[in-house]
Amino acid sequence: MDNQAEFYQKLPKVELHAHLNGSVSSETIQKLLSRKPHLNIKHSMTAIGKGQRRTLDECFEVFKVIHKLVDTEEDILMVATDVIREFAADGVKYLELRSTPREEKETRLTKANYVETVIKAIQQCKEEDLDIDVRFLIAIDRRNGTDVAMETVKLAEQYMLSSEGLVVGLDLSGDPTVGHGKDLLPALQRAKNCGLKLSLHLSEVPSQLEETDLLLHLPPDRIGHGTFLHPEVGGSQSLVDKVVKNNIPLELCLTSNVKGQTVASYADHHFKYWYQLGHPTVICTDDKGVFCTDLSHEYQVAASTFGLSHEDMWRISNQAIDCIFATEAVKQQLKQKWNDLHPQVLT
Ligand SMILES: CC(C)=CCNc1ncnc2c1ncn2[C@@H]1O[C@H](COP(=O)(O)O)[C@@H](O)[C@H]1O
Repeated sequence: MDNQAEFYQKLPKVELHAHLNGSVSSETIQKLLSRKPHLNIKHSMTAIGKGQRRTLDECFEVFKVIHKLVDTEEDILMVATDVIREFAADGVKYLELRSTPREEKETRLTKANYVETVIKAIQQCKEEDLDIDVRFLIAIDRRNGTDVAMETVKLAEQYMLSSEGLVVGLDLSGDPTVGHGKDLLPALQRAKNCGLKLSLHLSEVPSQLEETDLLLHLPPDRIGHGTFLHPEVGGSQSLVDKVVKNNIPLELCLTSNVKGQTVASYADHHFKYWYQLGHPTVICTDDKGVFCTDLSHEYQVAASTFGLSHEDMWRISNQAIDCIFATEAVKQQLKQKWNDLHPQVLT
């Protein structure tokens, strides 16, 4: 590991935008492949390697392949514990994992089992004494429409009340070119009213001004991507003003956006726009397995692309604590941890 890589690995970090099944490492995929040789899935179908790019459609196909490999409680437990351990090894001190509850008739997996298994993985990792605090956001896949969205909110509400603070919020994700946010508004409103925090993928693709405007009225607690919000890329000043006025943090995933070709290059990434505005942004991985990255690498790429110093990156990782969905007490504990680590990381 060179000096830069070592610094970013040691830097304490907060990961707020990580889709569970997109975060499965190559090692874990190998274990899944050997569990299910009959599926005839090639390792290369589960990730987008270095220097490779794909259309958005092709990226979403990769998730379908991974879902075939992860279809039992046993798989979910292994995947979730591996992902949490890997984030911990990468220097992530606080992680919000998100995942879409799935029902699999063949293996008799129910959505409730799915959620409970992710919760079990988080609890098991707690007993391992890893230096990471993990929370869970339950995801709505926009492809599945109004009724499933409402059902997912009810599930999230139930587990928010029974998981001792592990389920903290709701994510809206899935192929951004499918469905319309207006159909999901009642479910999202209900989630907000019952105390679930909302992280919504907004303006991940161009020409979603109307949907974004509508969903910004909720308002969400955080925005995933927000690639096409600002006027220079076809968004609008009024959208930017709403995001700024409500102080809604953006979760930014550089490699994901470059590999999925919604931004042309790292240098063109909208991190620059929002950072220069002084608006809260959080660097995240999105799908560390699919995009073959980790959070240390994303920090390093942001720093080298935009000429930011170690002190700047420390500030960015520290400010991410303000954007977490867990309680004020957890924020205070993390701030203390950053203070304690400061002398040994920024020497
Ligand atoms: C295509 C591309 C560049 C992807 C990155 N941006 C994304 N945008 C929207 N939804 C996503 C993205 N990455 C993962 N997801 C969602 O997360 C799911 C995988 O994780 P999980 O099964 O929810 O545990 C996908 O099926 C999809 O619903």
